[in-house]
Amino acid sequence: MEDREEEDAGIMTENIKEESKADQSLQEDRLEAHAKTEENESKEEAEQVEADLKVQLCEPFPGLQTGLIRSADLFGYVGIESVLDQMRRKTVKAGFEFNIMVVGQSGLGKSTLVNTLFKSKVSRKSSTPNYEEKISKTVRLHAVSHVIEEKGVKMKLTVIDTPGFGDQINNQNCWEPIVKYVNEQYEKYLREELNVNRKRRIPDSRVHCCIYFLPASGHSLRPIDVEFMKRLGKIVNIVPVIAKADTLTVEERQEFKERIRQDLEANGIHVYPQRELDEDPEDRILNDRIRASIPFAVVGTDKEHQVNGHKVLGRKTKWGIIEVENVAHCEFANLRDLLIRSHLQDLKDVAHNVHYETYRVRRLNESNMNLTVSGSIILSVFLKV
Ligand SMILES: Nc1nc2c(ncn2[C@@H]2O[C@H](COP(=O)(O)OP(=O)(O)OP(=O)(O)O)[C@@H](O)[C@H]2O)c(=O)[nH]1
Repeated sequence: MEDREEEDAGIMTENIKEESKADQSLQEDRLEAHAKTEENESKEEAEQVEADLKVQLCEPFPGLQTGLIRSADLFGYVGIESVLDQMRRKTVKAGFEFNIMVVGQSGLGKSTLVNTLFKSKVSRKSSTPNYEEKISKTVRLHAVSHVIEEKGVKMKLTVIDTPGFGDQINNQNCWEPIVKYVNEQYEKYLREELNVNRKRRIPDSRVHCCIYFLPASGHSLRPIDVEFMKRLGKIVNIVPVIAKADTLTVEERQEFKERIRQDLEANGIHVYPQRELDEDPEDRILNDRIRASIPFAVVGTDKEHQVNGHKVLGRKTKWGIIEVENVAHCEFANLRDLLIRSHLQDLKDVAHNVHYETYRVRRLNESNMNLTVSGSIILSVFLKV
């Protein structure tokens, strides 16, 4: 009996051993399968990342999503990057145009600021013209061009002044001549583009940027500011600035800026750089920083003073010298960096690819419609005959 029990127990242990062996091999199979799946998944992931990268890198060439050959894969130096030198040489030879419009009430320091920006007398100095001119009843626009050269690079700068804007008791529709001017420049460009014998280089008088001067009132946006920027923001790049910021304390300035940003948001006003036009995350980070400090609180001057043995552009007050280019004193340098050093080409690109393009599409649609209408009139006359 005992022998029988021992025998049974032996069989059971063998069975258990067999079972656990089977379990173990099943487990091993499972682990192997799992490892294979993971390997496949990470391979797929890596392939996906590679593909994404290729798409990103090929983005300037829409439709081309594969076939990226990196310089490390080339058999030797080809010289593709020298195209940058070629572009540079061409730009230097041809020069470029930049058209800037200044809008704001009389005496806000528009001419002084533009002269400070380009370190030369590019905008007319208000020299208290004759009485008639000073109290002009309408907004009259006039453009003055200069060629500025720096290190061999020539820029044809046109400053468009808008005397009379906001100077009347009744400022109703005072933005209309400005809207008309902006559209006229688009129309001129469009006509040149549509010419059969068009010029090799179409003269560009389109407004690339409009600096809008807000008086340093310390309150919030006035109805005229809202109405102007709402309308113009749709057809041109607007950069608002707080004029004569030296007349505000640091706290007043900060609060005023904050209130203006809220007003811009509340009224759906799109100023430059427009959030919806950021091209990539890097662009977004840079532009977010700019948007967070808009409108720039600026100070302009045409005078130089000695500070610690150095000549600096500044405004002398009873309490000391306000250094225009010192970021601790005002945001003139931020404005200059945006307009000239970091975003000049982008301002031109947005003016061309977004604002002018919108105008062009609208005008071509209108003329297509007119053609269809006149075509159907001619056809109906023809059919009657
Ligand atoms: N406190 C202060 N005064 C300034 C500033 N910028 C210019 N001014 C002075 O303000 C006055 C008017 O400056 P302008 O540059 O002629 O102003 P504007 O807006 O072009 O004026 P209009 O030609 O009448 O349209 C001048 O006496 C300048 O010296 C500034 O940032 N702060």
